Amino acid sequence: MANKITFIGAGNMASAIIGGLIDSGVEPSTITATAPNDSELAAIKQRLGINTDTDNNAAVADADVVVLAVKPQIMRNVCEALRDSIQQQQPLMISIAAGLYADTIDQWLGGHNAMVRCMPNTPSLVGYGASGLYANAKVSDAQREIATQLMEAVGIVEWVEEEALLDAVTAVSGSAPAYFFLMFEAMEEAAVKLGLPAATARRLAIQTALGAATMAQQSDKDPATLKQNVMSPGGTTERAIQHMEEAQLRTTIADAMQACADRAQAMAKELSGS
Ligand SMILES: NC(=O)C1=CN([C@@H]2O[C@H](COP(=O)(O)OP(=O)(O)OC[C@H]3O[C@@H](n4cnc5c(N)ncnc54)[C@H](O)[C@@H]3O)[C@@H](O)[C@H]2O)C=CC1
Ligand SMILES: O=C(O)[C@@H]1CCC=N1
Repeated sequence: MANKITFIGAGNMASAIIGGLIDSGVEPSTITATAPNDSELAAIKQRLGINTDTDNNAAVADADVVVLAVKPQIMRNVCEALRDSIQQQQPLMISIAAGLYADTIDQWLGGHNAMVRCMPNTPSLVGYGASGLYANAKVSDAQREIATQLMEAVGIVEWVEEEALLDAVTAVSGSAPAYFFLMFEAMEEAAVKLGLPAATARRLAIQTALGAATMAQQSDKDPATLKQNVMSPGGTTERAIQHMEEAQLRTTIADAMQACADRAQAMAKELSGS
């Protein structure tokens, strides 16, 4: 791992990654996080024992890795104010911002930076994240390894070799926790109509999703086979799945993911001003 990592932004995603790094054995004194607000920083300092700073430039002065973890809408101002310090220090830059091209951020930082762009997701908060990573040509193999270790502290990592594929990653994992939460909402509502108390229905639905995900992860069988194994001929599951197929659930999912990827692409264009 790098000698010194600075997080610009100390919100949900930054604190999840920092917590994961510390759990995986990284020394808290090698990590710094910044935010404009002293009370937000005092809380994270007390909880995680890291260094904090309200001055972004001071915080990157001796960093090997800088993680950009502010909202996309303020990224331009934050980066332009950091330009001179980053040009002098030349750290590995990792952006976790949704919808911002690596090139756009690189230009805001003065150009020629080693840039990794990452699309994480919120289950990183509980150590079950799934992140897609893309590196520009300036990133060395050793720096790729550092980025991998950083994001593996909160989940799994998949590299893509074309930046445009991060739009697909956004559709399949970045935004996807919300798809499953929608499924829980719908199953709970339906179970209540079938007579179950809401709390009972929620517990059963969530545990079933956890069980299905764990089976799919641990099994050498593909999801289609695991599905078939639940479907006794002429039985109850077959009837439910038949209904979902007739209602074109696969098409709905495909269309939703296409809309998600299209929006990711449009956001990147809007935010880069192109
Ligand atoms: N929440 C999600 O599902 C996902 C979020 N992301 C990305 O992660 C990034 C961070 O998101 P969250 O942690 O959810 O946001 P958040 O609002 O929890 O955290 C933002 C942090 O930035 C700090 N900040 C604001 N202005 C600053 C400045 N000038 N200098 C330094 N720090 C400043 C805030 O004080 C706060 O600590 C965003 O770019 C978002 O697109 C990416 C994938 C998924
Ligand atoms: O909805 C969004 O725009 C962000 C990107 C991935 C998850 N949340």
